[in-house]
Amino acid sequence: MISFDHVGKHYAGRRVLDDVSLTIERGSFVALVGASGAGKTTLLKTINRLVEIDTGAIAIEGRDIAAQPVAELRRRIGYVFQGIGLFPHMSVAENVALVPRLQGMPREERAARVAELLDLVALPADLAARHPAQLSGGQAQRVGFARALAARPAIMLMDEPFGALDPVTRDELGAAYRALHDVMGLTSLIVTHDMAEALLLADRVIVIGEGRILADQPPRALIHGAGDPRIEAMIAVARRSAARLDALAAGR
Ligand SMILES: Nc1ncnc2c1ncn2[C@@H]1O[C@H](COP(=O)(O)OP(=O)(O)OP(=O)(O)O)[C@@H](O)[C@H]1O
Repeated sequence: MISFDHVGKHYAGRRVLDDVSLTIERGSFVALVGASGAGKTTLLKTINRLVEIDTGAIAIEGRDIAAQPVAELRRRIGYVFQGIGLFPHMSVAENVALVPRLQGMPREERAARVAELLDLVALPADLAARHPAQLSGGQAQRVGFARALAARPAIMLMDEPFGALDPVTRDELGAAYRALHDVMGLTSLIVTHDMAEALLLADRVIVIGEGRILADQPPRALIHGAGDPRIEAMIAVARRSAARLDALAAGR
């Protein structure tokens, strides 16, 4: 579905993506993890050309994205990020229906689509008339997902989409999105700082460090650390927390 061929990106002479090559199969759920500043967000944004690459090439379904009009490219790619950026002067329904409206979908069909999407992300229908300021963080993030899904994208790019949420909402929304991914046959990429979230949500975890791929494995393989002390350290933190909680529950 997506392929990176020797992709490089510099900012002011600093190499942020360094010769990245990878292939992402249709229907897969890929997590990008790594330390702050590793290049995760940059890598994600090269796919919808919010960041333009300096060297190499990226193709979607075999077509070089550099040769496609940006608007056409982005129509097939949903984008969700932390603090989603809903339009404050528009209602929830207007936010969700924005892309379908721009695409010329008739009013009644739009209303039905909004209802369907709110249902899909488990939001009550009466929320449709509210404005973003009248929503909780978790509700706003669900609206962000609904808006990104409105154009029926094939690919979803998500940058710390659950970052600002409380742990219970984060867990619920993560599981809800994973189910949507499976039902809708999406190809999903998520950037997260949280190794446990990556291991539990994704089919494949790519660890980025200094603009390079340090490891690229399914969770069951990566949990053993991939022979890299930096990755072992990230996984050890998640495992220690789980072990301490188990010990506490067992009264040890
Ligand atoms: N527009 C820009 N101009 C200059 N440097 C940039 C720009 N965007 C990102 N960078 C730099 O590129 C590097 C990678 O940034 P990026 O946001 O991709 O990292 P990240 O892994 O997503 O980090 P975080 O987890 O903190 O969000 C950082 O050193 C950052 O400062």
